Amino acid sequence: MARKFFVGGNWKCNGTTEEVKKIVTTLNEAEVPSEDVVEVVVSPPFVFLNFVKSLLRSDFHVAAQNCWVRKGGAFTGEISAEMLVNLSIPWVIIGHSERRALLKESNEFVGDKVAYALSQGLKVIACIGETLEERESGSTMAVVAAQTKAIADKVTNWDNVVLAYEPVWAIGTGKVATPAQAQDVHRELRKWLSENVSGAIAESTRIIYGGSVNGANCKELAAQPDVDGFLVGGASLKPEFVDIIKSAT
Ligand SMILES: O=C(COP(=O)(O)O)NO
Repeated sequence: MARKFFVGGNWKCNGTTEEVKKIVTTLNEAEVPSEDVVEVVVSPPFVFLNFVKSLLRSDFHVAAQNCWVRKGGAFTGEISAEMLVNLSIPWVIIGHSERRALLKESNEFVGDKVAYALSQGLKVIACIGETLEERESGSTMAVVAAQTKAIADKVTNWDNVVLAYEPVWAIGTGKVATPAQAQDVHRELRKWLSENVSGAIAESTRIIYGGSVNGANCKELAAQPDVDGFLVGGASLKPEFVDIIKSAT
C-alpha cells in the first residue's frame, strides 16, 4: 500500500505575531499537491497554536510541540493532552532530541507520553535519532532501535503514529544526512517494525526524516523508498517550506 507523504514543520521556539502571520500567509497562498498526496502539519510554539489554527488553510493541520504524560493538574508549566483535545489540536510531537537532551527525557518517559497522547485520541509524531558520537561509534541502529522499542511497546494505535528519524548531528547543523544514510536507517527501522510489531505495521507506518532538510536537498531524500516525508525545522519558517511540501512523491 502507498504511504501518504508527510511533511511536518517544527517551528520550535521561534516567532512573533507578525512573523507567524507572514508564514501562515505564505502557506495559505501556496500551490501544493492535494492532501490525498501529502499531509502537511505545522507545529508552532504553544503560545501561537490556536492563533495559527484559526488562520491556517483547512487542508493543513497543526501539532503541539510535546505534551504532558498524564492528566493535567499540579504540573506547572506543562500542557496536558486533554487541553490539546479540547482545542481540537490533532497532532503532537513527542520525543524530540532537544527535549531528550535539554530536559533529560528518557526513552521510557517518551514512551509514556506517546501512550497517554494516543489514549486521548491524539496523533503522534514520535522522534528518535542518534548523536554524532553514537554514529561514529557504530551504535546508530542500537540506539534508534532502543528508542523505537520504548515507543512501540506503548503504541495502541499505529494508524495515529508517524516515526521521525532525526539524527541529532544533522539537526540545525546544515549537515543533512545523505540520501543513502537516511535510506539505510529508514530501511532498518522498517525491518525492525516488521520483526518486532508486524509486517503490516512496518508497511503502513510512515517513517519521516528530519535534520537540515531544505528546498535544495529534499527531492533526492524524498526519492528514497523508505523516506515517507520530513520533519523540518529551520526551513519550515521560510518560503522554501513550500518547495519541501512539493517534493511529495
Ligand atoms: O529538529 C528538526 C530539524 O531541524 P532542522 O531542519 O533545523 O535541522 N525537526 O524536528
